[in-house]
Amino acid sequence: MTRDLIRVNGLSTRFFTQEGQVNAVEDVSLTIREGELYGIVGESGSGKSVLGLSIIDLIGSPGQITNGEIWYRNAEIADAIRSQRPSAVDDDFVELTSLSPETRQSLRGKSFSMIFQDPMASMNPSLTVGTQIAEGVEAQRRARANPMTTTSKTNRYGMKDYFTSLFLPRNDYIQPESRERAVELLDQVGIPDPAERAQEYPHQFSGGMLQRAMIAQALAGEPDLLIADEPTTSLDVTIQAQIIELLEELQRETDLSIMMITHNLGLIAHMCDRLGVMYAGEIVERGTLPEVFDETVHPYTKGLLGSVPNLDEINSRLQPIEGNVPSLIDSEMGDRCYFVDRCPAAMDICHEHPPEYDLEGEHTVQCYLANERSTDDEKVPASGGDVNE
Ligand SMILES: Nc1ncnc2c1ncn2[C@@H]1O[C@H](COP(=O)(O)OP(=O)(O)OP(=O)(O)O)[C@@H](O)[C@H]1O
Ligand code: NI
Repeated sequence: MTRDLIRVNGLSTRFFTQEGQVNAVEDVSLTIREGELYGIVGESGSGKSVLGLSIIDLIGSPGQITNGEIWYRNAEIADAIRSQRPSAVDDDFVELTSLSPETRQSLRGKSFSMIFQDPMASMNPSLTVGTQIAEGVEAQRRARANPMTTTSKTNRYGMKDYFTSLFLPRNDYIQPESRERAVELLDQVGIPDPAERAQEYPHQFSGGMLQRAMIAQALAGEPDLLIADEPTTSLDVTIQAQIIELLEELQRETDLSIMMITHNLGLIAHMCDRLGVMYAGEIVERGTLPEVFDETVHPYTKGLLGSVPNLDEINSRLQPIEGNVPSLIDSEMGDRCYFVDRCPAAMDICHEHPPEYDLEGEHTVQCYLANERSTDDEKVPASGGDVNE
């Protein structure tokens, strides 16, 4: 039985802007298991990236996590803080939002890392690819060798190296072992002639190769969770398929969990175990792939599925559903189902905000149709037509 790695409970992230408070992520709950590929799908502006950034603690001003908990399984940290902060520990889990900013930051790269659509943006153009990856390796090995922590795992990283590194700027001190590891990582992500390519600069790489290098960089700290935010959108179809294959391979061969953020339902169908559908900052439907795709309840999910011509095509993109994504500005949102204006099955009650209903298995949905379904066990109202047909 696979265990939970991440448990998000009632998470809200807001941006406090001149136009008002933007509810980018609203009361979101989900779990990601060890070694799982979890999909997050939804239209543009639904809060997918903000959810990922909240987990990895990259929300900057004017944004803030305002509510909720993010529990992360890490026995080592749990043991280290159990006595000082008992409320932030539950068994092997620690609650991330109540950790100090320093501790939170130290988990980036080591516990969680994130890859983005544009690999160029996350690479430094003036350093060789090998050096950048080696820096990540070095930083993690050094952190683990820190004599102030009890978690010294790396015996190859000696105390002399550790103290030397403290007095030198980081680029000046990269152990040869860290450079070797960088080459291994480049090899692992399928870059030919990795030792030579390590000496090259990012602009010497093609888009697909740079995406691979970015994945190698994300893996440098041996994270538990990789958040992949539209990682293939900027690549052409063949290269996309190769990158997806690489991510699947990494997930199979290591116990890495991957949270895959995408517009692409074909990709979700192809690779994910479970998924959450986001709309206007909320997860409106989630569950296993068959639950969400075959037993769909939410008209928004149906709309998304209906908008994809061919789910077998990895490259099939969402066609727009009629109508617009609502404003996420708090004062304009009101207390209703946010999909009501676009919903072909809208009922009077939908002018009140629906609760989350638990259906069979792991399936949950935020829509009154779920209630309908469970009480009279009949089909959903046919009026207004099913967007899926
Ligand atoms: N720094 C910021 N300041 C203010 N609002 C922000 C900021 N970052 C994101 N938002 C808002 O949060 C909401 C969710 O944005 P997010 O980027 O998470 O959407 P998304 O689902 O990832 O969309 P896309 O598919 O286009 O990447 C949007 O309304 C966006 O305008
Ligand atoms: Ni995004």
